[in-house]
Amino acid sequence: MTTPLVAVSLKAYLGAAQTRVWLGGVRALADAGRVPADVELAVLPSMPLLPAAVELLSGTHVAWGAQDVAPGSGGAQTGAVTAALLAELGCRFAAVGHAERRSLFRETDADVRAKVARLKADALTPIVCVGEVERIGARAAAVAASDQLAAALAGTEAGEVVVAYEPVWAIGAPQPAGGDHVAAVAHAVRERMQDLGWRGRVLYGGAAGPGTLGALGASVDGLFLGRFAHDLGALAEVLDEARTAAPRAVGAGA
Ligand SMILES: O=C[C@H](O)COP(=O)(O)O
Repeated sequence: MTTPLVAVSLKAYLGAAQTRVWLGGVRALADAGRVPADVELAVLPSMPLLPAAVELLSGTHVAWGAQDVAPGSGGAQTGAVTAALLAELGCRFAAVGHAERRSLFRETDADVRAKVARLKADALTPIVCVGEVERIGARAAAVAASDQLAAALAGTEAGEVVVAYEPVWAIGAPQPAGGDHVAAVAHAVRERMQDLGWRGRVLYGGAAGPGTLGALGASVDGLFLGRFAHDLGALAEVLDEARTAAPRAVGAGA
């Protein structure tokens, strides 16, 4: 049985003090038993707040990770944060290829591929973000997302990966993509992942929140949350839903 995964990226929404308050709230949820043992929660704060995650979440079963990683192994790369450093800080995950990195920072498939390789070399699990930019039909979206995934995984020995299917048009939108659309694309992405010899979970992201997993059912293994996880009550609701909505009997997850 695959363990559902709920990942949260704080992007650049919260300042340092706000992030500490939010992480403290996540700690309180964990201490109160509101992070179910059979659901994995991973939080991705801004890089400078990773030590706060170490401080506030150690001893819980909440994982933490980064929103990005350097494509190189270190040395003369001003401003870069390496996978090795993330590993030292206890990160289990790092997102790569997020739509905002691809559009705002001109990140290419080659960059994403290099980052996946670095993460695997340092035993972190990449959360590879894929998704079509414009509203198109499910068949075309499935091809676009699967091809992005194949480009990201090429050249790295197969292992565990998390694929976050995020239609770019749904990120920051009021509502998530429709269930049939997500199910079709998630199915295609999962097939491509498995065809390439990788194992892992497929998440949906893009205006996801309470109720989204109920609408998506078993087509995904969890959610990649943004804005709607700032409200810790909403996050707790999603975690509750993940216990019943997402587990799949097949598909090699964690
Ligand atoms: O990383 C998370 C996604 O981009 C979703 O963001 P959002 O839920 O704020 O639309």
